[in-house]
Amino acid sequence: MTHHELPASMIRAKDTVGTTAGYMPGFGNDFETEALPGALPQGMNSPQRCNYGLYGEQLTGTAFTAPSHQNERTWCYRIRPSVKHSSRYSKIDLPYWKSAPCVDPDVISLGQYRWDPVPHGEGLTWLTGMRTMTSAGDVNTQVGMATHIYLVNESMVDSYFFSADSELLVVPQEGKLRFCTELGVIDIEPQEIAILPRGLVYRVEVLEGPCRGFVCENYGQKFDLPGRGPIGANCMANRRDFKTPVAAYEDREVPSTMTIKWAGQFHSCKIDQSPLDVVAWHGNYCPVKYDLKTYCPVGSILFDHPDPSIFTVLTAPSGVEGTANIDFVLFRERWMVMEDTFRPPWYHKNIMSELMGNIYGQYDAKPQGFIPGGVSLHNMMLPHGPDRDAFDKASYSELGPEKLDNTMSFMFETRFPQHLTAFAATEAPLQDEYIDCWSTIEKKFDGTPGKK
Ligand SMILES: O=C(O)Cc1cc(O)ccc1O
Ligand SMILES: [Fe+2]
Repeated sequence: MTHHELPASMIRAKDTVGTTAGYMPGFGNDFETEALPGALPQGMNSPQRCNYGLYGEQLTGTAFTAPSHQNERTWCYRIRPSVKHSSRYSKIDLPYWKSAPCVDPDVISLGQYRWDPVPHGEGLTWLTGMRTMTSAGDVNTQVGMATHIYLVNESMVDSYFFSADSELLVVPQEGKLRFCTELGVIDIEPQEIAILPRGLVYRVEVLEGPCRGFVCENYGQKFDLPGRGPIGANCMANRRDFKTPVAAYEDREVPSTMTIKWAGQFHSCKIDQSPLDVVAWHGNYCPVKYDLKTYCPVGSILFDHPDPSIFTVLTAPSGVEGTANIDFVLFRERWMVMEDTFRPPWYHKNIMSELMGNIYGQYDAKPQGFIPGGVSLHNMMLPHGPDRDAFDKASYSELGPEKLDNTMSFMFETRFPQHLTAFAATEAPLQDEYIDCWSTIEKKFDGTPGKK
């Protein structure tokens, strides 16, 4: 199958005006889409009998009574209601996919850590290839998050999944994936991201493998676009660059498995048909993809290095204003023009904890050692900053306008301390010597004035 063809069973809405390649533009829009003409009821949600013999079903992403500007829900018109599965749920084990609280007494999380890319494996799917690196907060109280690396080289076949615990922010680094979801099909590749909402059923197929990437599993309030404040109505991530798929459905009766992540545990049940049978839907609770190359960075244009919050793509609020459960922050290509300024990140200690991943190229604070596919963790209040080489180069170079090219890294930043899993501490390729990158930093102070 070439990656432009849909699975034979999947019937997708015809592209209509305003859609490109099966996607509708916008973030948080109220969309409507139908794969068969007239499948979507107009002017009401629950007709006595739906067209085509479809069943109406609502999926809520916020409490019924959430404030109306935050309320999210989608109405699905499907071949069968989701509740039609053919067995009870039974517990299964996915030992590498962990949930908070996951605090292993033998693992030390206090520290500065860095990993090389986790190597690809054999026969790994979206479910068996998920490797939790860190977790924070508590999945049961819907606070915090987990970070994962996925290693996927096999498609899910007659197998479906949803997470009741979380929405998943997916950041590919290698390979191309297809998410066949109840609400339509999303293809993503490196330099794109996708958000899969809590409760949405999908199957993950490999379009071009092997695939590796990063996942932020958000237990809390949903990701949203940050307020831009005085920046105004444009730049950073723009709403129109987010894409939601048009309706697509399968009418396929084959013995299949549904796996559910629920309160940190995994269960599966049998289902006699594809659950991706939503023929039409309308609403604002839906999956979305975004091309990171459309992120318009705004920065300092005279002097000084602003806080990295200037590069926030998405923010998941915690309830405390301005203090995110998670910020997703992007360090991409940009011009550096600041005069008389130490341009890379300053040395710092941060109350938030910072997990970073490299999508491609070189990160300015760490020209060596932090390689594409690699991860670093600078946990709550633990000091970090440029390595010795980056410091020297930035302190003594001739400053003029300079294009920071060949660079795309990101940060999952949370208000909570992140706890390493046993996998991160003992199985993943941890760089034991990481903190040595700062050990040769010199004392320059000798009591005499002047720049040294
Ligand atoms: O630690 C890091 O490299 C991430 C980061 C980047 C930056 O420009 C400012 C602060 C910060 O934590
Ligand atoms: Fe930092």
